[in-house]
Parts: sequence; C-alpha cells; structure tokens
Amino acid sequence: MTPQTHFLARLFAHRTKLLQSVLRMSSTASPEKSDNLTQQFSDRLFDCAATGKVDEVKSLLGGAVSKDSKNERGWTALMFAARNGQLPVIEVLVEKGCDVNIMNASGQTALDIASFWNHTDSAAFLQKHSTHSPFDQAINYYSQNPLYRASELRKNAEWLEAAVQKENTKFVVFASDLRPFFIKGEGNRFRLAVMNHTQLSSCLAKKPDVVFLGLEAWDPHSSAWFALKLHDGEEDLCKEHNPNGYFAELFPRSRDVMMLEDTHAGIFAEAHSVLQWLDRYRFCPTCGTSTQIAEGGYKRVCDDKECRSLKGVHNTCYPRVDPSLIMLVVSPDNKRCLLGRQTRFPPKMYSCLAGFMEPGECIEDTCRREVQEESGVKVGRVEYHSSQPWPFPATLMLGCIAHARTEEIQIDPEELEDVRWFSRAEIAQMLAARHPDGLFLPPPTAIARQLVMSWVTRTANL
Ligand SMILES: NC(=O)C1=CN([C@@H]2O[C@H](COP(=O)(O)OP(=O)(O)OC[C@H]3O[C@@H](n4cnc5c(N)ncnc54)[C@H](OP(=O)(O)O)[C@@H]3O)[C@@H](O)[C@H]2O)C=CC1
Ligand SMILES: [Mg+2]
Ligand SMILES: [Mg+2]
Ligand SMILES: [Mg+2]
Ligand SMILES: [Zn+2]
Repeated sequence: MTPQTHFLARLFAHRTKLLQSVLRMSSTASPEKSDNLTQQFSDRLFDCAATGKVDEVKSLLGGAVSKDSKNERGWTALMFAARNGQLPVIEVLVEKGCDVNIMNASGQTALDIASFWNHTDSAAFLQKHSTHSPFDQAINYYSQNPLYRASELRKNAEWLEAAVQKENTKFVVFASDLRPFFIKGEGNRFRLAVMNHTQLSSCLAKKPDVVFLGLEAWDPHSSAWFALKLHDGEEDLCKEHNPNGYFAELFPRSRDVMMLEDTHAGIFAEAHSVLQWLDRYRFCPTCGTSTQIAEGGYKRVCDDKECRSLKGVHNTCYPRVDPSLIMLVVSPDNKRCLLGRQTRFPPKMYSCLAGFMEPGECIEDTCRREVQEESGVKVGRVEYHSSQPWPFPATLMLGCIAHARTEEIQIDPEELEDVRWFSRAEIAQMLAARHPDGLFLPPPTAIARQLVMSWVTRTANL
C-alpha cells in the first residue's frame, strides 16, 4: 500500500467510525433521520464494494449496516463487487455471510453479473459458494430424484421378492385411483408418507401393483423404495398408521403436489408415471391379450407366447415417456420474448409455448413447428436449456430458448387465447409480481419460469 492509499484508507475508516457513532446516537432520534443514515451507510458500502476498498467494507460490515441491504434496483454490495470483478471484496463479503443467491430486480445473482462481465475469477469463486447445481445447470422441480434406480436388479425376481419383505424397505402409497398419500413436511411443504412391510402386510398379501423405484445408495444392501397401489377400501389402514397423512387430490391439479420437498417430488414423478402406465396399459397393445407385470413394475409381458411383442426390438412393453418441447421464443433483437395464454390458465397468467414431439421429429423441428402453429412466428436457432419430468401422466418437458426470425403474430385460436411479445422490463415486473395489469408467470416449480428467468438474467445488462 502506498503512503497515499494508506492515508485514504485511514481517512475512510475514521469517517466510517464517525458515521457509526452518529448512527448509534441517532437510535434515539427520529426514525426518518435514522433511515437516512442507514441509507448513507448502505450507499457507502455499495461504493466501497464496487471500487475494491476491502478495509472499509470490513469496517462498515462491523458496524450497523446490513450486509445484504439492497438499492432501489435490488442490487447488493456483493453484486456491485461482482460487477467490477473485485475478488478480494467478494471474498470478504462471502466470508461475512452475504447471501450469494439473492437476485436483483432483473432476476440476476452476483454470479450472473460476474459471468456476464467476464470476471472469471470472481465468477468461479461465487459459483463455488452458490447453492445452485454443481454442474452449472438449472435444476427443475420433479427432477431431483435421489434414488439409484438399480435397473440391473429389476430382472432379479428373487432379490425383488426378498427386498419387499425387508424391514428397512420403504413404501410410498397411492390410492386405487392413484391419489398419493402425503404428510406435512418442512415449512409449508409436503412429503410422501413412508410405510413399511409390517404396516402393509395385509395389502401386500393381495398382490397389488408394486413398482421398484430404486435404492437409497449404490449399494444393494441400502434401503429399497417401492411404490404400492392400494386396492379399494384400504386407505383407512394407511391413515391408522399415519394419523396426519392424507390422500392428495390431483385433479383439478392440486397445489400440494407442486409443494413437495424437492427429493420427494422426484420420487413422486417416477412412482406416479409408472403406476399410471401400469394402470392404463392393461392389455398388450400389439394383440390385445392380457399381460403380466414383470421387472419390478417396469415391464408388461404379453400372455400370448406367440405375440410379436415378445420378439425383436419393440417398445410396447415398457413404460412410455412422451417428449414435449417448451420454449421461450426471443425476438430477433433479443429484447423481447413471446408468451401465450391457454384458456385453462388462471386469469392473467402467461407462459411459454409448448407442444408434443411427433414421430420422426428432432427437438429443433418440433420447436419450430409448434411455435409456427401456435403463434405464426418463425424460429431459427434453437438452444437446449434443461428438462423437467411432468408426471401427468408421463411427459418429459424439454426446455429450449428459440431465436425468432420473424415478429408478426398469428394466433391459433384452437389452442391459445392470446400470444404477445413482452419487453424485459415487463418480464422483470412480472417476476417481481409488480406488473401494472397484474399479469404474472407460472410459479418457480414450472420449467417455463426457469426459462424466462434464465433469459432475463443473461440479457439484463443489454
Ligand atoms: N411444465 C410447464 O411449465 C408446462 C408444461 N406443459 C405441458 O406440456 C405438454 C405439451 O403442451 P401442449 O401445449 O398441451 O401440447 P400441444 O401444443 O402439442 O397441443 C396439445 C394437444 O395435443 C394433443 N396431444 C395430447 N397428447 C399428445 C401426444 N402424446 N402427442 C401428440 N399430441 C398429443 C391433444 O389433443 P386432444 O386433446 O385433441 O387429444 C392436446 O390437446 C403438456 O403435457 C402440458 O401439460 C405446458 C406448459 C407449461
Ligand atoms: Mg401447445
Ligand atoms: Mg400445439
Ligand atoms: Mg402439438
Ligand atoms: Zn401381445
């Protein structure tokens, strides 16, 4: 440190101390004055963070200033430091417990800001301390199933039979109409109620549909998880063992199924999709003969030994997954995005366009076709973003950012009641629930919102 910078640092430290003592004294003064001083402290913290004044940042954080205070655009000290790649300040702020996951009014975190401005060291440090995916990839609701599926064990009937009997085996239960059995979880979230073999022995004796979901770890001795579909009249037995448990309604879509703890949402997605398939595909799709459930619920085998479905490559015996595209279409100048409304949406909600893949189509073609069918807009480049299992009954949403070549809109009234271009400012208002007309986006559990957030974040500085 040169004598000059040393002098300046001491001067700022002195000023900070003075301000702090004024603030302490002012705690008995009028709230207005104290607010004003708090604001001055925060502004000073932002300034020091942006310009790399580590000592003064430390000194300010030791005083009355709140470490995560925000300016009118929702920027924190960490974001100001990230904007200018002030790594030593970032390290101090993180060490002092500043929240790296806070988003500003444009939906950006400090990490997004550092990455956008190409401060690679700062971005790497923030990435290490962020609680987002370690693979730098969006994580969607229903996609965090922690179980190891152990597909190699599905063919081992003896192992499966023994696993069902084991005391450490866990069962998640569904009513005969496939309503899941839930209990209260952390905060305002829910969990799948977990039961054991002893509690369910009378149900298991009646050979219900059972699906082997996986193991808790990559170890055949770890707890196995199964999904079980009850017969009519067996619901009360589950409630006897879990007096606080309840069978959640799914249709019209229940709020509770979108409020599961993240890992239980993933387990629910697997269990519900496979049980739905077992329920709907009772007969062989090739010849109409009856079928037997095999491979831990992951296969249905035709009873006719001569059936074509038993020979060669076939896909009628395994649970189906229906790939579907969901895309955020962005305008040719990347300043606006296209959202639409289906009539069944809640009033004022807008979401991304979506559509099922058809046979022989690639992701890019489905995206271009569905966007043109539904909105008349022509799409060029298609970027993959992330995916989300959508277990109603077995859709796989493939999320993309689609770059439009044209802007003129021609709505398909069969499917959508409105399609509009939205500016980034309007999207930021919708994300913050402050749109002047009350328009809003789907909740964070929907991949649609993740696509919108990702676009706003990437382009907020443009
Ligand atoms: N996670 C999210 O954020 C969102 C998820 N979605 C989901 O995306 C999926 C697709 O979106 P959507 O706009 O409905 O699709 P499309 O634009 O392809 O149109 C829907 C129509 O396609 C027909 N259809 C139904 N199943 C299939 C299938 N397997 N293959 C081809 N066509 C089919 C139906 O017609 P008919 O009724 O005549 O049988 C349906 O009305 C749906 O599962 C929807 O729930 C949609 C928006 C947001
Ligand atoms: Mg559609
Ligand atoms: Mg469509
Ligand atoms: Mg379609
Ligand atoms: Zn058959």
